[in-house]
Amino acid sequence: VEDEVKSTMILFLAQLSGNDDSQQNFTLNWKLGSDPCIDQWQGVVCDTRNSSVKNLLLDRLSLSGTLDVAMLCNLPPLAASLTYLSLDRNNINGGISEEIARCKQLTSLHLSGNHLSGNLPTTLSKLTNLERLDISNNNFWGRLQPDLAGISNLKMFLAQNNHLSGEIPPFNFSNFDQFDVSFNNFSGVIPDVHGHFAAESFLGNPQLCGTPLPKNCSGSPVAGTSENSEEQKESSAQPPSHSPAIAGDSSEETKKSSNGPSREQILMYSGYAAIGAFVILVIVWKLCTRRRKEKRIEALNEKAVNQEGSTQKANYVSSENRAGVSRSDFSVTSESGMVSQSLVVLSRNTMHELKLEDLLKAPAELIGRGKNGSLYKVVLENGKMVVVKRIIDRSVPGSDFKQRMQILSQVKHPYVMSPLAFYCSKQEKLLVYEYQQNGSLFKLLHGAQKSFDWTSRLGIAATTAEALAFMHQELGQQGITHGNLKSSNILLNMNMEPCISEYGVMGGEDYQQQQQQQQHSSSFLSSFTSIASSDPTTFKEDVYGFGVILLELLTGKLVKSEGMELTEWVQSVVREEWTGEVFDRTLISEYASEERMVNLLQVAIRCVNRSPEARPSMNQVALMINTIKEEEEKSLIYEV
Ligand SMILES: Nc1ncnc2c1ncn2[C@@H]1O[C@H](COP(=O)(O)OP(=O)(O)OP(=O)(O)O)[C@@H](O)[C@H]1O
Repeated sequence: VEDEVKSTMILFLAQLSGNDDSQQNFTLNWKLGSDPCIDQWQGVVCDTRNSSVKNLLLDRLSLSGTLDVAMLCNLPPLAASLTYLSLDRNNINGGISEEIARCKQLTSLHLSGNHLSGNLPTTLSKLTNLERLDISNNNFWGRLQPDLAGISNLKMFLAQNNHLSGEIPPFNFSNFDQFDVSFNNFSGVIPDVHGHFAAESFLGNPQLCGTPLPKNCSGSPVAGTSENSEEQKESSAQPPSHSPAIAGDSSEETKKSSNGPSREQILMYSGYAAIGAFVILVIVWKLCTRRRKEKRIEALNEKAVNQEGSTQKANYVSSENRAGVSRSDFSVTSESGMVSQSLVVLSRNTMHELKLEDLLKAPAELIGRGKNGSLYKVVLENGKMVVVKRIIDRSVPGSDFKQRMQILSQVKHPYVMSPLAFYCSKQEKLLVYEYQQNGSLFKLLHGAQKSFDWTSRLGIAATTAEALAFMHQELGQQGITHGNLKSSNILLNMNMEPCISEYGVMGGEDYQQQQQQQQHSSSFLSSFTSIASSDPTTFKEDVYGFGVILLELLTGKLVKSEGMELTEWVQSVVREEWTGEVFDRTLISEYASEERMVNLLQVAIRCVNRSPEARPSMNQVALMINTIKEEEEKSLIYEV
């Protein structure tokens, strides 16, 4: 990569990080003496020949300087190669300058969750390759240029939570898979969304009307439509009312259109506040009653244990076999009749009134014995099949385990399996999950059946990465990692889509580190959350686990075979420059794109870097894999 590209990138990062001294910019490994591609600068993805920079992925790095896209886009070699710029979730200031149009190859621009402001540049519509634009959760104001709708490749536009105004351009919504302009100041009639998007995408714009919002546009003219669009043009080129730039403006018209909330807004917000207060009251009431109930049970248990002298252990393996039906052999400490109350059902929809006795009575079949416990397939009385995981791992204490399960039951992702119920006593932890009849990714890769093509492998990698990135993002504060990520914990649902199982069940190394650090800290909760959120290596154990899964997908080989670790084998083959030898023969024989396989291999190798700090975040991994997948999809379209 040319020196001028390197120095421009270093200056760009220095500006972004708010550090004037480019020599000390931030902690990334960007140095003039090294090469962004060959030396794998963090957050940089290059083309397969390692000669030009394609993606800059600098999400969630607490960058608090200024965005200067002109710096990147005014440099011809960078402008000609850059396709993906992602700066989500930092604290970056400034705006998007007109020069963005020179970065002609940009397909994705992600700027969500910063403090960016100003009008969007009028030249944005010149980015004809743009497919994904995310400017949500910033302070942008002004109108959207109607010719934005002319970007024919655009399939995602996210602009929620800004101060944008004027009419929504007539986008071709049939092309879109994501669209959200909620909570802005848009006005007028919503263009035809062809049934692709619901009201949520448009909420919080009091002057907007028409389908899919419940407010129709007939009757009194909607303020801000064509009649006063000129006024609006004037006002929308200005910052929103709370900005100091407009605070001193004496124009009545401007005040009318942008100062203070309207009556409808006040009504809407008070409605939200009332609903919010009600929900909080219900939650507090539920928590109080639950706590009281738990205390009662604990007291009863203690009493019973004291009366009996000791807790009676009931092991159902040795108990009688009723009419030849095998009984569940997970052992449970009988707590004097208190067992049924101790099974915490997390998914009321699926499990209704499941009791521990029901599980124990039901026929069960041992389907696996891993290093952390055994797994049973159980058929409930109503015919529903579940699996019960009996955990022997003692690293997570009971109280912490219960807290984790409650937190995890709140975080929902379609490709992460939530436990349906759990049981936790001093001696025992049980988890109930839905049974997935299509087995695991491990079985698919290493089992007898060997028809698993490249597109499906890439799809599984992309979906799993996105799901994991979502979990890491949602559980960032609590620092709950998966802790045991491997291909046997990636299950396949009815549609052969991957579902991550056993998230957060085992402590993992990250958890143990946190525990050790907590012992040196005074306040349990404060240390728990601050360690998780400030430690850049939290979650990097999962990234490693995911990297190994990628290697399994690419090579079709076991994680360990003939005494050799897969990661070491791959690295040694790549070092010898025999990269082609790494890939699964079946992929080669189906003529899968070697370029994209090499790209995925590069991602995998970065994930399994020995140093946790050097591994990318799951968010970055998901972005990189999505780019590869998008390229694969494009090539398939061309083939057709
Ligand atoms: N919900 C499920 N539905 C169907 N099969 C499952 C389910 N959960 C796990 N399995 C499969 O059952 C087998 C045993 O799983 P188990 O979790 O006991 O072992 P493991 O994942 O190999 O090891 P570990 O104890 O470290 O998790 C694995 O092949 C796994 O893919």
